[in-house]
Amino acid sequence: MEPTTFVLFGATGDLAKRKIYPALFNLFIDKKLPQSFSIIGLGRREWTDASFRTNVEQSIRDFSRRKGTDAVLVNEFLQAFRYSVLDIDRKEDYQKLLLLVEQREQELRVAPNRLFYLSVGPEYFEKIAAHIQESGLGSAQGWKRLVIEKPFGHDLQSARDLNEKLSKSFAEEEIYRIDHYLGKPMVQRLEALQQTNPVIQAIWNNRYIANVQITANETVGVEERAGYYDHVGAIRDMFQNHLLQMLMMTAIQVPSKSAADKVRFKKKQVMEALEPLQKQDVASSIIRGQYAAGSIQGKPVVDYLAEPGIAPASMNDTFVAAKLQIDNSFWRGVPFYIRTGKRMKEKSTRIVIEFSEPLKQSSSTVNEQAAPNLLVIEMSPNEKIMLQINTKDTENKGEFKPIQIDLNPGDHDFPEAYESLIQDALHGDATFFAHWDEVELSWAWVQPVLEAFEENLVPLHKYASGTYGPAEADALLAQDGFHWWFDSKLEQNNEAEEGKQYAYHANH
Ligand SMILES: NC(=O)C1=CN([C@@H]2O[C@H](COP(=O)(O)OP(=O)(O)OC[C@H]3O[C@@H](n4cnc5c(N)ncnc54)[C@H](OP(=O)(O)O)[C@@H]3O)[C@@H](O)[C@H]2O)C=CC1
Ligand SMILES: O=C1O[C@H](COP(=O)(O)O)[C@@H](O)[C@H](O)[C@H]1O
Repeated sequence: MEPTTFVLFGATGDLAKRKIYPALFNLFIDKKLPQSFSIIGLGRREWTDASFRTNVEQSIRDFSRRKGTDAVLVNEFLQAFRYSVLDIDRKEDYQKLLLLVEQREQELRVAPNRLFYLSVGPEYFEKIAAHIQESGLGSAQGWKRLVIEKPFGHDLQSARDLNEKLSKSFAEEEIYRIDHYLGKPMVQRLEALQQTNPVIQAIWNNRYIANVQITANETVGVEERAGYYDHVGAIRDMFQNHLLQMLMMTAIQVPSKSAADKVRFKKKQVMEALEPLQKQDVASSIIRGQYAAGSIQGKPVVDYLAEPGIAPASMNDTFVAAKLQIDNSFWRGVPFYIRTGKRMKEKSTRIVIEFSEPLKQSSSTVNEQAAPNLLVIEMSPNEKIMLQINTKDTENKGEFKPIQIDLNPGDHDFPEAYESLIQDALHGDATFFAHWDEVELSWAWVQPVLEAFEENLVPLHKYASGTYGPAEADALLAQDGFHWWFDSKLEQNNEAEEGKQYAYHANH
């Protein structure tokens, strides 16, 4: 890997502490960092190199999955760290930074390859990019890359404005937009699953698949982020980015050699084929919810409107469920159901592919008894890929029973999403970063939904905390003859489903 100077804006912040330093450390332990690697942390706080290193060390101790590592190795890792006070608005601070970067490159005798990671609020992206350009930091002889964190805009227009401004300083191929769901090991395996298995490739279409369900449920509420979340809601916080990215990754027909540009081109094609919604019709495909008081794992929790910092009459969405259709030859007629919510019964992030009914057999009871085949890509609470198939129940002669096969047994030490993503950015591999085309098309699809919410054309359903959201989200599937898989309430409510659910959980 080429020598790199990693310039981190927002080095004193929460994301750096909880995700970036632990990820860098894990990469260091796995020998996945460049041999010559230098990190320059920036913030307004008057830290020194020494206090910066102390903070980084603490973050490793608190958040790395390699906490117990030998102190000598930790110390070796920390030697790469330097700190410089920088106020985003002060031109002269960028000159000081340039000198430090050049000094480090000379000390290490390395080419000026510079990765600028903006772990700061999005309101600063444009300013920092322009300063990098003007100060000369971005015009050395090596490569330059810009890594940015969501949100990439607040709606279609603001996203376009932001992109236009960034593109004055960085070319599209130099911009790495992090969507941490793309770094999740199981999302990455989804690509490999298709790419390397002709049997999966062959059935990855509307001939064999009845519907696709994408769930990202959380038990947490708004927490300390009221100022941000009450203006954003589930639709912007999760749906526009993470969930549409999962939809794209599921619906692409993965090219046999998945070069970044090919994968991203296929994702763009999926977004272009996504049937658009008209503002007036949003209510028939989208369910909007907001959590009420309830209990999570036995503990009482308050109504969203009673959360500190939330406007008393807020109409913000904390839950969204949607039915989407992709109008292309592979997916025409296959509904994609997507949902995400806060204060749900359990943390569960998964993609379920439900295959069509088995072919008609001579005895009709076969079809009645057999559960659908399912492919489950589970990201949380466990990371696994499962295939549900039917077999004979040896205890109840003549009956069928669904069994679940773990497709990656014994493989449980997965890298964190940020590890994979930072490693890819260092390599210059943009496959698992969001291209501007995808971001723009996602905002374009979501825009009528934002407007329909704004104009209250979509009812806001209250749901008790600790449930699976409003009943209307179940009805969205029920009207098509489906239900959400693996919601544990089915165990209580539907005897016919009970065996399937227990069978699944028993194998977990
Ligand atoms: N935290 C998380 O889990 C996630 C965060 N994100 C995104 O990552 C970004 C950073 O978030 P987070 O770390 O939580 O935010 P924090 O508020 O914890 O940190 C903000 C950072 O920005 C720096 N900063 C703010 N203003 C200035 C300025 N004028 N000049 C120089 N530095 C400045 C702060 O440094 P100092 O105070 O020293 O000036 C601090 O290091 C945001 O875009 C957020 O949306 C995305 C996903 C998850
Ligand atoms: O980006 C975000 O994601 C988290 C959920 O991420 P996960 O990896 O734990 O599933 C969400 O809590 C947060 O609101 C959102 O900004």
